Amino acid sequence: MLSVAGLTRRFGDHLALDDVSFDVVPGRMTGFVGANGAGKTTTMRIILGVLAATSGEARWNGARLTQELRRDFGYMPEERGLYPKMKIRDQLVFFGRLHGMDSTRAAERTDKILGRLGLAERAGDVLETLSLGNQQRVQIAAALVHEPIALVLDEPFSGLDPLAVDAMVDLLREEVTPEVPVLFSSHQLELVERLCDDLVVLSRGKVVAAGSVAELAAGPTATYRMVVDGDAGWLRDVAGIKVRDVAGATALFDVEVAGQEQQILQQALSRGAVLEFGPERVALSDVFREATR
Ligand SMILES: Nc1ncnc2c1ncn2[C@@H]1O[C@H](COP(=O)(O)OP(=O)(O)OP(=O)(O)O)[C@@H](O)[C@H]1O
Repeated sequence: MLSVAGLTRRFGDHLALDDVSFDVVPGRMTGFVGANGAGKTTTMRIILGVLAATSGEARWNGARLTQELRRDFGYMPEERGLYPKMKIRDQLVFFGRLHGMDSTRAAERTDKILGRLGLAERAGDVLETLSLGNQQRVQIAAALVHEPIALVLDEPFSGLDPLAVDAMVDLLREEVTPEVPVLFSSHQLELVERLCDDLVVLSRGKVVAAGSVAELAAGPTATYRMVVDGDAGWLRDVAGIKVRDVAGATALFDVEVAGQEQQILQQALSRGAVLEFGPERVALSDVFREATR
């Protein structure tokens, strides 16, 4: 497992990271979100060892992460680091070799990944002749070519059209075996909600929410939403619940005692058809807004 423990980083007087700790569980995709300047890139750079922490450390299975282990990580930095004048296939094979692969294996992996990303026909082209979206695909290929033990991706999907995002996500899912932890930062919350298993929300250098997306999006389970075939106004007269809103057939209410919602459901059924009934889900954008306020 990849984790960061008590990471703090100062830039002069500015405290960019303040005691940041979280885990990135293997086989799960962890989304890393936060407003501009929250400290995501700084955290990722420290994980990759290209920036030193003021205190705290990145860990691999509980022990301090070594440079040797980092060599086996796949990293997509914010400042994309490819060679504009080099042919893309040569470039990817080169990256594979840099990470210790023999040339045959590096070439096999390169061809497989380029094929999966729909770039096989461009393999002999110089990087800078590709569209920005395609250059981005090559960038992710560079992070994957050496069969990394962990992936740290800084905004891997920014600037990609939905089809390219889907192709990249499919590739990631295929490549990410149950042993590989994946951390990726993104501003696109709807994408994060769709792709991630876990989420870490950073605000002004602090972790303000962390957990599985399912947990975070489940919201307060005491809030229920009901849609009946008729008028739901009768709910206002029920004792012991707090009605948040009733609009015609739709009602939102909080129960104070677990199980009370079942009584409400019974009452609703005795009055007619119930079209919807269940705990209210919260949009991830609301979780994010609430956490970073
Ligand atoms: N080399 C540096 N020198 C001084 N300040 C820095 C440096 N790198 C980052 N910072 C500051 O640290 C804070 C965190 O920046 P960071 O780039 O990690 O945020 P981020 O969450 O990745 O933001 P974005 O989403 O805009 O990329 C910001 O206030 C930034 O200005």
